[in-house]
Amino acid sequence: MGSSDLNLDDTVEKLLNGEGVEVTEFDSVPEQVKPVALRKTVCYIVSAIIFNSKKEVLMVQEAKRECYGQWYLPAGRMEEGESIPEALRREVKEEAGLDCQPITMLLVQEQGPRWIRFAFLAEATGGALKTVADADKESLQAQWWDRESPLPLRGHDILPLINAGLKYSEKPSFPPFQPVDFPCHVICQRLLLAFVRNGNQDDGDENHLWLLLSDGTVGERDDDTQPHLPVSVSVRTRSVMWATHRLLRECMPSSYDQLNVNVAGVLGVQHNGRVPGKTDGICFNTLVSVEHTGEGTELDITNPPPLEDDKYRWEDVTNESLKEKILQRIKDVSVLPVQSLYW
Ligand SMILES: C[C@@](O)(CCOP(=O)(O)OP(=O)(O)O)CC(=O)O
Ligand SMILES: [Mg+2]
Repeated sequence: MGSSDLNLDDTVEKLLNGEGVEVTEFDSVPEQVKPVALRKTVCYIVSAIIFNSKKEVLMVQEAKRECYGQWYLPAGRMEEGESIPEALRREVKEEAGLDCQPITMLLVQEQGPRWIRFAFLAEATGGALKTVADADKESLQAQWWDRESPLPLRGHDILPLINAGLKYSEKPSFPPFQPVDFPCHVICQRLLLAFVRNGNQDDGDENHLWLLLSDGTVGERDDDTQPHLPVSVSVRTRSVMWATHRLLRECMPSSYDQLNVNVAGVLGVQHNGRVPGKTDGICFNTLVSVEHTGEGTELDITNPPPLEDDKYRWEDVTNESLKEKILQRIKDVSVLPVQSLYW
């Protein structure tokens, strides 16, 4: 991007650093989208992966009737008005008795429209491990688990979370980041969507990278609309990441079927939650790359696919430092993974 788009360079830098940028325009909005409402139309779960110095993991014994006596990670449903980190600290305190500090978001999982779960790697910072004498409706007790001794688990779905925490602790696969406090009324994706032409190193050709930009909002386009990274609104009957595919089908319908679309993962999560029913939404800043499959197309596969909506354009990234940072993130897939569990 040229110097005239300094604010775009700045936006991309912020997203690469896990920071947030206010969502002011939506580019792909399916009909009938209403603000999401926590515990009414969306359910957010937080779960904490906390290790002690012996790499034992913090577990809590459930007091709920349906899983009484079984063990699970400290986890629970977010409550109205909470930020995501506040919910994490509350659940760990209620269920395990410990104070904690999130180290980084580790994984986002969704189970259809039922829930979106934010798993955090966190560290204990104080408090006292809950004992059976402290048992209440939140949990019976908390213990450190060596991850090998037999333990009746509430669900084996936590084992991949524990493994993700161990792997990240040993070798971080993406820069640590926390959710950032920006209000949003829907669940959406802001797309850092790139097309890459790898230069022939032998010929000294440089790599080329284009980013998809939008110059206008849905409906009326007013003159002061700033070029921006496109934002696509998710619907809960589809996976969150489906919003990428819907926007691509809208802006390049003729090429879509001849593209490999790689939704790499999340660079940052924006959520506020302060005003129930109005700011319960989430913006997932998402890194996506597209390439031609090369099959059945007369398209020039060395250039970005043609756009069929003049609201969008491909912007050649000329800021070398920015280009290299984006290329490295795509190459290393150093992003927060998003998993859609069985639907
Ligand atoms: C998706 C889950 O991990 C939910 C964990 O949250 P809790 O059922 O423990 O909720 P609280 O009562 O608020 O603590 C397991 C599941 O429901 O499949
Ligand atoms: Mg719980």
